[in-house]
Amino acid sequence: MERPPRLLCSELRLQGRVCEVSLSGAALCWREAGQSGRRWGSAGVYGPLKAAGSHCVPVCEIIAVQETEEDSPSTDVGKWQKVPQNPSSSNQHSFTVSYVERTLKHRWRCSEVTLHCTDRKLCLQWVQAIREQLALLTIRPKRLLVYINPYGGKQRGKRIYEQKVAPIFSRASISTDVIVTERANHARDHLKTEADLKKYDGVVCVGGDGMFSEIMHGLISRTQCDAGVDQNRPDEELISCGLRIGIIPAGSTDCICYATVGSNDPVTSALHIIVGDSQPMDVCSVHHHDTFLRYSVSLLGYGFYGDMLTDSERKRWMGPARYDISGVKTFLSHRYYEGTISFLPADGTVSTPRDKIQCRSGCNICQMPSLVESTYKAEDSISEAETKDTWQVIRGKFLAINAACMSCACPRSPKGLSPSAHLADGTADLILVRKCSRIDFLRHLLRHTNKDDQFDHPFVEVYRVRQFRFTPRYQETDSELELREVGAGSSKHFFTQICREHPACGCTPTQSSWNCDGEILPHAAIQVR
Ligand SMILES: Nc1ncnc2c1ncn2[C@@H]1O[C@H](COP(=O)(O)OP(=O)(O)OP(=O)(O)O)[C@@H](O)[C@H]1O
Ligand SMILES: CCCCCCCCCCCCC/C=C/[C@@H](O)[C@H](CO)NC(=O)CCCCC
Ligand SMILES: [Ca+2]
Repeated sequence: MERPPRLLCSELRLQGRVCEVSLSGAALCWREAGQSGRRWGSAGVYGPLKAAGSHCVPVCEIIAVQETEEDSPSTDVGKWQKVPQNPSSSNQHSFTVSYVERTLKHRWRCSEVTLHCTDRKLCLQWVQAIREQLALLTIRPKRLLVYINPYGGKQRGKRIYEQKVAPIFSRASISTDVIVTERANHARDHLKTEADLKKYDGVVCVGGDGMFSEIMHGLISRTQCDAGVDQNRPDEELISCGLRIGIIPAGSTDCICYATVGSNDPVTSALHIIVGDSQPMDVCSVHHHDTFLRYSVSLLGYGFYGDMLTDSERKRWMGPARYDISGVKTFLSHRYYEGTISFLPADGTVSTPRDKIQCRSGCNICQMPSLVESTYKAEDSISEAETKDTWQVIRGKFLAINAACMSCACPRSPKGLSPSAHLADGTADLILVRKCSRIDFLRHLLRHTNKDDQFDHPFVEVYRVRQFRFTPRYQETDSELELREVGAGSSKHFFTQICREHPACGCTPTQSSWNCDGEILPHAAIQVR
């Protein structure tokens, strides 16, 4: 690869040693003078390169550069200082570069290097040259609208933002308007109707998955409203939102942050926001007949996760521990639910839920342009007979029905509900856990926390789908019930009829609720695409 031309090259001092420092359009590099270390880094190098006293930081990972103020006698550019003869006094003219340092477990930190110049003119030349390169990075946000949920997770959202995030945003010269929410749905409503979105390059969510969901709903609804798109129509093609959402994790599960960034660390998230990273995400719409219910990006869970959430909402005061208590309680109740799932499978030649290919930034599968288009084609313009895409129907008794648009990796389950799910491939993984013994279900759950395959059980099925529908048993149509009861005597059909009309009579299990990204849906019968 051709090396980018050097824009500036000088001998500067770093911690008392003379270093050769160079800046190109791709990277800032420094190495001890006279060292025959590796060559200067080239474009496309990720993270600072360190070899035998040589360091390279890609320009796209420089956070900021500042003339170091401590010993500077004057900040007035027009007032020239005498060039010191003694190298030790050259400390007076230095500049500090803050940059991204990658550490373990996908965490990023803000590191600094201070380089000392022989005179102020040179120092200012360096500061200006680096700033000029940073100004070329137009994907970086300059103005952000920040929403803080002060009650998410352990109620630390405000502190996390003020102590860990605001100082780095300010170092990166990002201006912010900060709103601390005063009630649930405050952020959603503000985005939907009030916020002047033209003023901002992005929205920042300080909170958990529920807070992200609020902000996503606000932005999607605002975009559809402005474009005259009716969200109640399940087959409506939605308009993409122009603004990105950055997530500063301060919730209980934080799976949307963890699955997109690789960690639930506020500083890492802040640095990703500053460098202008972006990651597209699948969003599925959930309807009940012709009524729009919600969008989902992480988990849509019926049965186990629905019941657990319903129970945990009453224990919100406990913070994240509520999920452990309600999880155990729901596990012990061992309730199962009957119903019918119909789904449109995704193209199995592209990827499958058990192929062990993990979605990472720049994922090849998510970048295939045909994926989302073919979703529309298959359902809208090509008849089922012309494609191999036909709806499949499964009826049964389930402990859990989960649909994951993304892996749902989180600190509780670092590989997630569906480890090979893709972030932006237009599909979700539908996981059906059929009625089984408690011990088998426990084995399945425990596999979410270790390396074993949670799908490798005879009572678990997983399908990659583009759409699905669910009907709980007591709402099934007569034809669905007749299909189910082929071979059953007429007396059974008679009792089924009674139980459908009186679902709480005790001889059939009642229905569960859907957990939609941590919110309870008001209907059990849903259509998802
Ligand atoms: N000021 C507020 N007062 C009360 N509730 C709020 C406020 N602001 C936001 N909320 C609501 O709080 C709920 C939970 O928030 P959040 O997602 O941040 O935390 P969490 O539920 O603890 O974490 P997770 O969703 O990751 O499990 C959201 O549904 C959101 O709508
Ligand atoms: C006996 C040991 C059992 C261990 C089982 C661990 C299984 C963990 C699977 C993790 C799945 C996370 C799915 C994410 C769901 C979020 O949209 C939602 C909102 O934040 N969180 C929950 O519903 C809360 C989900 C809480 C999961 C515990
Ligand atoms: Ca997906």
